Amino acid sequence: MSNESSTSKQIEELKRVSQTLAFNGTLSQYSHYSQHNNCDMRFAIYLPPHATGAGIEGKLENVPVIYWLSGLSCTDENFMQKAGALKMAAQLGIAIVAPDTSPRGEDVPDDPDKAYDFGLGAGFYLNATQPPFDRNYQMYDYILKELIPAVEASFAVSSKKAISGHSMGGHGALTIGLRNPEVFTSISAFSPICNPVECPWGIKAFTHYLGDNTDTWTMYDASHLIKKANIKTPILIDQGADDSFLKSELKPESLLKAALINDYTIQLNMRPGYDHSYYFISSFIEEHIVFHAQFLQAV
Ligand SMILES: N[C@@H](CCC(=O)N[C@@H](CS)C(=O)NCC(=O)O)C(=O)O
Repeated sequence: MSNESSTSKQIEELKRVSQTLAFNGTLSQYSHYSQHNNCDMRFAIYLPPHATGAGIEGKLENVPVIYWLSGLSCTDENFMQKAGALKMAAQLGIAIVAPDTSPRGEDVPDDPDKAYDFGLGAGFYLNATQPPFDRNYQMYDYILKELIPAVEASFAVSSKKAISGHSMGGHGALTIGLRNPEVFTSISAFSPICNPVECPWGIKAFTHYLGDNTDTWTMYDASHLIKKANIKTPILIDQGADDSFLKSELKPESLLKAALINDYTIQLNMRPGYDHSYYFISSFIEEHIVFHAQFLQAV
């Protein structure tokens, strides 16, 4: 599989929207014009002390990055505010970048009923092919060809990176990670949508973004991609056993079954009593950061 992260379009200027100190590192929001999504996009970035000049001998140092993809109805803010990830990121010297979950703006088409599971806040990390969504909903290319190059060109971070996410963002992390094994050292997810071509959220989104030809859907379905993966990037998944979306939407058993066919070992932790919320994510996020650190910091 090819490295799809090369950028073909110019990196637009980043404008800082906010900045605050957390655990001696900086949490900031930036906006920039996205040529792929044809609108302004916002992302959040946490730079640990090592990357902000307070590190060893006060020098700027390159630090690896975890890209976090959020779920339905989220923005760039939910993860940074609720996951409790920043302390461990500061300790281990890892940056975290959280993009928005869709294009935004008055001209960006939305779900006609403004439902939370499609349109604004629900970009599904794919490249839409169907009008009117194809003009703006190019989240797959946005992440790989615009966000990552912009981050690497603008901040004191290294090119080592991992990808993680929640629910729709777990689907994004798995599909982008599996399709780009040369780009990401490791993949992790909380409560991911594992087989979107077989669940109501995925069928609704893929029909409108990708059209009726379901053959085109499988390149955005982790349970299909994992069967064909030649390089077996390490994968960690946490799933709440009391998650109300587990049976109808998430289907981790489909991913496990498909992985088995390809001899691909993934670590799936079923967590009794936990639901779909950020309380669940915050209970285990440090384990995910430590998991990624072992690959990001390997020499
Ligand atoms: N109850 C949610 C359903 C969507 C949902 O559960 N979203 C998850 C991701 S799939 C989330 O992270 N919501 C934002 C939050 O909890 O901060 C809503 O109607 O907005």
